[in-house]
Amino acid sequence: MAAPGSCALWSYCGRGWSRAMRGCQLLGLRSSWPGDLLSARLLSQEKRAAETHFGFETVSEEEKGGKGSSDSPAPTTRVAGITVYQVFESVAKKYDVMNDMMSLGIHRVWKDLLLWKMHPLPGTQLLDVAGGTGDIAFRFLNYVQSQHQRKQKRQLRAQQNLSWEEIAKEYQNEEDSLGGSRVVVCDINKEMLKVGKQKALAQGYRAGLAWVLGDAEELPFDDDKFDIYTIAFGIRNVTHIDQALQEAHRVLKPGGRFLCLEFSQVNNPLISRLYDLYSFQVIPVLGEVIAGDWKSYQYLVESIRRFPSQEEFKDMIEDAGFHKVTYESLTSGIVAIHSGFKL
Ligand SMILES: COc1cc(O)cc(C/C=C(\C)CC/C=C(\C)CC/C=C(\C)CC/C=C(\C)CC/C=C(\C)CC/C=C(\C)CC/C=C(\C)CC/C=C(\C)CC/C=C(\C)CCC=C(C)C)c1O
Ligand SMILES: C[S@@+](CC[C@H](N)C(=O)[O-])C[C@H]1O[C@@H](n2cnc3c(N)ncnc32)[C@H](O)[C@@H]1O
Repeated sequence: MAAPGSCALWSYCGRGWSRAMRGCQLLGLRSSWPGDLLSARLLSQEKRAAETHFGFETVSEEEKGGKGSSDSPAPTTRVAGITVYQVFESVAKKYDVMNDMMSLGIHRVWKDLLLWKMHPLPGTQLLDVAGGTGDIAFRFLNYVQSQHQRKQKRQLRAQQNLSWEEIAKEYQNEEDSLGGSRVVVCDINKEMLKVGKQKALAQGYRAGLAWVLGDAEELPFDDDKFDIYTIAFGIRNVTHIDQALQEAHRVLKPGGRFLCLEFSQVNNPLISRLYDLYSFQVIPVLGEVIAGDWKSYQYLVESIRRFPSQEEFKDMIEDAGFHKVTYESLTSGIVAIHSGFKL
């Protein structure tokens, strides 16, 4: 079912007009309701060894995770025609603006909620996997800094007789302002990290922050190293989710916490229909108009539909060895935050 409204919406975007028209032509090719399309494609897909999913497409594992090559174009028969690496390489520069546009800023609230749930204590060592452009890391630094400042103020009030020099010293050391907390952003894609580093520089984040190029399935860290492991909108893109979960378990200290923010299953039938319409008819058009990239946003919506439900993902986290696994659905289940502990 095509949505004529989606053509009208974008018609005012001068530069995006021809792209939007192309988008609308492509939309016109859709003859079925996205849900039917989804079930038809899912039914027709056979599970074969060493194959995985790229959006709705079954591809070899190398094709999904591999870096691919810009010089050697992928076969045109593929729906998206690009690997996960190429998706994020392509969207990196427009990633943040796209998220604000697609969600009308709601992704910021979800990320804030992740931090409130985490409620990091002073000295927390956080590993943010698939950390991309640093949204979780920056929120973490803000959070621990404001917690530490509040604690310092309380202490200073209790020690009324400190000299001005002593008070100034308390505020001077940048590392100290985090109370010993630290975050490592790990991502497989150097373009996403590059944008993240530029943002950090521009927004004045320096202390307590490190950027590491690495694969969630094979983390470049020792065992029992971190207090908290986060992954936001990242695990859906990983080829072997079970392997990534095992790695999360390995690098966490005993008592450490796993937190995952990811798209999930909508639990209200009306919202689900609207969300399907919005996802399939609007998001790829936004991708084309704003980022000049239809395929990556087609991949996004398809990968969302493929991701396990809240309960299924909870089971996977338990299978990786985590305990006390719980989840909270947000915005009618559009996303969920899963939590688990390494005991
Ligand atoms: C390549 O991979 C990626 C690339 C990335 O940039 C990001 C990621 C990872 C993703 C994130 C970090 C978050 C990105 C956020 C989203 C994908 C969006 C999540 C969606 C929402 C929060 C809104 C959900 C929408 C609904 C529940 C349905 C309400 C929708 C409607 C009323 C519109 C229904 C649509 C139609 C009838 C089709 C035709 C309509 C039009 C042409 C009008 C279009 C309307 C708009 C553009 C307004 C947008 C409206 C909203 C955002 C709704 C907000 C309201 C509520 C939440 C209730 C990544 O992996
Ligand atoms: C949708 S972005 C999420 C970025 C950030 N966490 C956020 O919430 O905005 C997904 C990220 O996952 C990364 N990614 C995909 N596969 C990965 C893997 N196997 N290991 C590490 N990062 C991966 C991508 O490079 C991309 O930066």
